[in-house]
Amino acid sequence: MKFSANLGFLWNDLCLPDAIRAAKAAGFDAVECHWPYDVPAAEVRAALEETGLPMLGLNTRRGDVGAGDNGLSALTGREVEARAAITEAIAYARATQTRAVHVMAGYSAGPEAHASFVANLRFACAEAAPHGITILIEPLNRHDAPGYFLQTTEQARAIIAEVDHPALRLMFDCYHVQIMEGDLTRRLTDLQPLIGHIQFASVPDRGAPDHGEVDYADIFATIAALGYDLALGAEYKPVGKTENTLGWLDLTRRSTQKAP
Ligand SMILES: O=C(O)C(=O)[C@@H](O)CO
Ligand SMILES: [Mg+2]
Repeated sequence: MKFSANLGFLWNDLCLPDAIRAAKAAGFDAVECHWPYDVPAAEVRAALEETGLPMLGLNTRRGDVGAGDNGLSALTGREVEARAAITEAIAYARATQTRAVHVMAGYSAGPEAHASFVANLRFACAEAAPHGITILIEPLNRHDAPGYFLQTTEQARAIIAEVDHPALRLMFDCYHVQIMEGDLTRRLTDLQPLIGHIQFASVPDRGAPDHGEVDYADIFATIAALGYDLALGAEYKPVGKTENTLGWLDLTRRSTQKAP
């Protein structure tokens, strides 16, 4: 199995280029981030080239976080800002050869919000596709993001069908899906054709995947059996130093090494 370090949470005490180097030293196969915009893209690209790690994803800006924004693309009336955030994210992704952009929906509900999200996703796909960049949408759970527009994989499935563009895929974050819908094994199997990226963390405390209500040894085996071979995103909140939370990585690597 291959793993991607989510540098929004792992090594987030380091600047992004140093976090990329730390992920390489710890044995990750890839990295991903949340909002890298304060760091010049050239510095990130240099660290990626130095380490040989690909950057798998980044998020669109959330808007005015101080005022409570958590994404803009399902906010009717904020289309200009939403599209500027999408254009900015795609430009940053191109400059760093990042493979996917997660378009954040924001706090909203109802048919107008749905229509705005679909229209903004069509815009995002049209902008991203010529550069080979995937657009991701991610359901978030109601405890961490109460009132977030996109809450379930079923809602995401319907939106992906409506947008009907090959660049649009599902970000299946096992942590959020377990909280909102459960049935992880069946959902991973059923949704696999739509999945562009998988993330994971323990439930309910969003820690390392070595405790909690989800048996990740089993989930990783299910994902491998499906033939899914892209790197899985470790998007958990380390308690203490990130290096001291990586026992799960060694264990997984040892248990999946082929016999000589
Ligand atoms: O919270 C998550 O899960 C994410 O993947 C973030 O990038 C979006 O809030
Ligand atoms: Mg996630």
